[in-house]
Amino acid sequence: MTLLEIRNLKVSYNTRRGKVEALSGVSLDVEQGEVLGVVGESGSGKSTLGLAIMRLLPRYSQIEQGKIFFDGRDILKLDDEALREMRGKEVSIVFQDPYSSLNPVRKIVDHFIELFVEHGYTYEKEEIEKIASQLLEKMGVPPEKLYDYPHQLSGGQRQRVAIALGLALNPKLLIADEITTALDALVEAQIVELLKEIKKEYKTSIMFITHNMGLVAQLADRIAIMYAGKLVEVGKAREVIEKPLHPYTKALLSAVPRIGGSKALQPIPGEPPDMRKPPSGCRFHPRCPLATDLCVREIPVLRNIGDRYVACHYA
Ligand SMILES: Nc1ncnc2c1ncn2[C@@H]1O[C@H](COP(=O)(O)OP(=O)(O)OP(=O)(O)O)[C@@H](O)[C@H]1O
Repeated sequence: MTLLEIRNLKVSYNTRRGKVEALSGVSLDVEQGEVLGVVGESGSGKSTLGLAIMRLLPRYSQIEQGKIFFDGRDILKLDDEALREMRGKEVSIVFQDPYSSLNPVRKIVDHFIELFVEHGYTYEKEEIEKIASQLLEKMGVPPEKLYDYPHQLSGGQRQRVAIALGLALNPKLLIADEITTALDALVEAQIVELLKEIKKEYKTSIMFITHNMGLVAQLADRIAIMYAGKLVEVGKAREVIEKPLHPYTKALLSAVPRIGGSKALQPIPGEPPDMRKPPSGCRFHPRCPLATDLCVREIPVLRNIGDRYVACHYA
C-alpha cells in the first residue's frame, strides 16, 4: 500500500541572488512500512523534499507545481489547523540538529507534555510521564533523563530523544533528515540500529535522508538518488547498490569506503551545479565520464528499466 505519493513536485526559493529551483519535478512514492533512502550530495534538494512533505518550507519559497498525497489526502490543500494535526500524528520529521525540536530551557518531559497537549490529549501528567519514560527506554535513553535539560544529555541521547518525540504520537511516516551526520561513527551506527528496530516494532515508514550511501545500504528497502533537484535513479536498495545504472549512482558508490577494505574515500570529481543556473540537458553532464552531445542537449526522463527507474540516456 502506498502511503505517500509525490507527483511532479517543483519547489523554488527566492534568494537575493535570484530564484533557485530546489526541486524540479520530483515524483516518488513511499510504501507502508518501508524505509526509503533519499541520497544525494549537499544541495541536491533532499531537505527541501522533507520540508515540503511537512509543509514546513520557508515563506520565501514556493511550491510551483505538483501534488503530495499522504494516506489519500492532498497535503498541499490542508489548512493550518489540519496541518498542525497532521504533524507529529501522521508524519514527523527529525533533523540533523536535535535542538530543532528541543527547547534548551525546558526539561525533556515538558516537550512530551507540550506535544500531547498541543494535539488535544487530555492525559494526566503522570500518564504522559509513563508513556515518555517507556519510549525513552525503548530509544535507549535512561528514563531518569526525562527530568534533565537537553544540554545535560549527550549528542546521541539528544537525537534519541528527538526521535522519541517524533514517534510519541505513533505517526505513519518518520522523515529522518541527516540525523546521524553530526554524530561520531559509533553513535551513528547505534542510531541506524535503532531505526531498524523502529521499523520492525512500530511498522513506521521511514524516509531516511542522507548523503551517505554506506548508511543507506544498511537500512533502506528502496533508494532514491537525487542530483540537482531531480531524481536520477530509484530502485530496490540491494539492486541499486549491486548494479547501479546511473553514472552518478556509480560515482556515489565509489565514494563509499569499504568496511575492512583498503579502498579510500574517492570524492566525486567536479562540483554540484549552481542551482540558479542548472546545466542544460542532463544536469550531471558536466561531471559525467560518459557524457555526449545528446546529454548536453536533451533532458533524460526518468524511465523504467525492469523495476528500476533511471534518468540517463545511456542506462
Ligand atoms: N532556505 C533556503 N533559502 C534559499 N535557498 C535554499 C534554502 N534551502 C535550500 N536552498 C537551495 O535549494 C537547493 C536544495 O537545497 P537542500 O537543502 O534541499 O539540499 P540538500 O540535498 O538537503 O542539501 P544539504 O544536505 O546541504 O541540506 C540548494 O541549491 C540550496 O542552496
